[in-house]
Amino acid sequence: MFVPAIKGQGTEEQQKKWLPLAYKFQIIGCYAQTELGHGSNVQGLETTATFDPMTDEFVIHSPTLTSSKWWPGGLGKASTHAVVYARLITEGKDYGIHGFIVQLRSLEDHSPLPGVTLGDIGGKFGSGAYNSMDNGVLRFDHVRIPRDQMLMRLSQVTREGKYVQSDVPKQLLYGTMVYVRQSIVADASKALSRAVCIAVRYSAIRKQFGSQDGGPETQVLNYRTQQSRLFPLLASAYAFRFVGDWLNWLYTDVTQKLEVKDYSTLQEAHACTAGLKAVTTSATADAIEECRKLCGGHGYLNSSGLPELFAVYVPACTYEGDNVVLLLQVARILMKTVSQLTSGKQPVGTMAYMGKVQHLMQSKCAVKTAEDWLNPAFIQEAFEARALRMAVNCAQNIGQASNQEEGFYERSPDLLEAAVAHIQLIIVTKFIEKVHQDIPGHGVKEQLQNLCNVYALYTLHKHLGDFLATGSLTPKQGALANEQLGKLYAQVRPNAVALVDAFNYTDHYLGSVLGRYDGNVYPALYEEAWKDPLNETVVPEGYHEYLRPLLKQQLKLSRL
Ligand SMILES: CCCCC/C=C\C/C=C\C/C=C\C/C=C\C/C=C/C(=O)SCCNC(=O)CCNC(=O)[C@H](O)C(C)(C)COP(=O)(O)OP(=O)(O)OC[C@H]1O[C@@H](n2cnc3c(N)ncnc32)[C@H](O)[C@@H]1OP(=O)(O)O
Ligand SMILES: Cc1cc2nc3c(=O)[nH]c(=O)nc-3n(C[C@H](O)[C@H](O)[C@H](O)COP(=O)(O)OP(=O)(O)OC[C@H]3O[C@@H](n4cnc5c(N)ncnc54)[C@H](O)[C@@H]3O)c2cc1C
Repeated sequence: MFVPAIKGQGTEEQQKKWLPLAYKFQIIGCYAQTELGHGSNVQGLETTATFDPMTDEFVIHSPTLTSSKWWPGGLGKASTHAVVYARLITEGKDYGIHGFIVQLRSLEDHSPLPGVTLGDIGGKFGSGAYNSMDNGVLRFDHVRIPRDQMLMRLSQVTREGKYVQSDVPKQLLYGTMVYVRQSIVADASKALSRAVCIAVRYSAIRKQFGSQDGGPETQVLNYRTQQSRLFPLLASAYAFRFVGDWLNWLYTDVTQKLEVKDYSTLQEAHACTAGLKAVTTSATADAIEECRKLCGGHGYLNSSGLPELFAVYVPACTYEGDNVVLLLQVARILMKTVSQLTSGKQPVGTMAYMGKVQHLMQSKCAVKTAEDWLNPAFIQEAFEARALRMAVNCAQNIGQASNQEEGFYERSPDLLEAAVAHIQLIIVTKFIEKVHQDIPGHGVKEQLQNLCNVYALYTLHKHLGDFLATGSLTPKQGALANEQLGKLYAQVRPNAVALVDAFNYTDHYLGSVLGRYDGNVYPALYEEAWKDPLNETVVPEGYHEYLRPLLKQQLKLSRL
């Protein structure tokens, strides 16, 4: 994030100076924004950067305990520099949060520079690999940096100390977070596909119950409950891959537009990156845990690869923006869009469907049979009607409050659900668009169409309350969707293993004895057990000190 921050907020001159050093690892940088007292609320950060015109320097200072930088990855032990976000103060006025390049450690002996206090914030959730990341704590005691280490693409401070705001939206200060959020969506797909690959392969070799006349027991992958839990996750892995590809296109397109000072799609980029990051990471975190459960007891072994994958993945729901905070950003933009509908301003991009408000507010879903749910037009319209009606309902309820902000606060739980509905519509839409493309490979398109329908109908089934409450569907149509879902599971079943093999993960990358490509799980589990350090001795440490006296004492007592 150190590099994207300098690229996005540094002048050409600053990029020329600092980026080559970073690329060549002559310096190691981190992104020091979050503090002990503030993470979500960026405008609430307390670290100060006060301009001293006498020396043409900024004085970086941590005025309170809560202003200590806290969490930045790489900060505790590795980084020599940081992009530090601090309140810019010049001529006695606070101009809010800006980015500054600050050296933290000596390039000679890596010791912290004068006025800099540095450390690691300690162990984190589980024994996961995230403990290899030195998330750090950083405090400044009046550390001086040259004025030209303020990132000055978006705003400047002159030699005399005058603050100058460039003619660019101040939100570009948040650009690094937008960049990482869009990459996190693709990352969600990777993490989810790893968990699903393990669970599908294991479910194919695991047999429990169902033996007829001494014949083989039943593969658990054949149980309808296993399929109804697992196949939506398989479909989600593909869904998030495709929406992540599209989001990367959107991000690239917005970045190119920014180069020519076209800010027309900045809001769309913010809403989509924030919303898709929130929805895909929440779903993926829950799905990895579900995959653990789908593997029964062996899923709880570290050798299954699932506990570590879960421990390392779940902070994705928090870093780069707490998912609720990000969804409320989406909700704000939805409310703004709804309020503009009456002005005749046509919504664009992923909000364009809201322009069909007259139709969607009264449309009746035309589904009459389970097969009708295989028609993408019916799926698309049902998801559009649900999302729009939820947003309009929220807007109407907010409108009844004494003031907009109070109304927004009161209705924030409903707004959260409306934001999720809007984002799920985007995911379904992009999946439908993907399977409409020419897709090479015999039978591949049909399989992806099945998965697209599984993702859409499973999501509809899971959120059926929204569809019924908004009148977007009737209970009968909801039941038909569930009926079709069952038929789809039967179609996915024969190809389930092929669909996870298609992720093309090596056994090494997967890191799971349950997910081995050859399915030879039991010998591998048994062999792995003996690697446990506990098995280095047959009689366990502590026997003589603790177990033996206990056993002997009890034996004596039993003979009295
Ligand atoms: C580096 C890796 C690159 C490659 C990665 C490869 C693979 C990825 C794999 C894994 C992930 C990689 C790394 C992850 C691991 C750890 C890194 C973690 C890093 C961090 O966590 S960094 C810190 C993250 N912190 C946050 O996200 C803070 C969240 N809070 C905010 O963003 C803001 O405080 C807020 C919630 C948006 C509020 O903003 P604020 O200005 O106070 O008020 P508002 O009124 O709500 O907004 C004003 C206005 O601005 C618009 N807006 C807000 N944000 C943006 C934005 N980002 N872009 C554009 N516009 C924005 C908002 O809509 C309002 O507009 P109006 O028109 O209504 O005025
Ligand atoms: C593994 C990891 C790596 C990280 N790496 C970095 C890094 O490299 N650089 C960096 O700067 N930061 C980093 N962070 C910090 C991270 O960005 C913040 O933790 C994150 O933005 C959440 O902010 P917070 O901790 O203040 O949560 P809070 O906002 O305090 O969240 C607490 C609760 O309050 C709720 N809440 C907060 N505001 C509102 C609101 N307005 N309305 C409704 N509910 C609200 C949230 O939904 C949540 O339930 C990292 C964090 C983790 C866990």
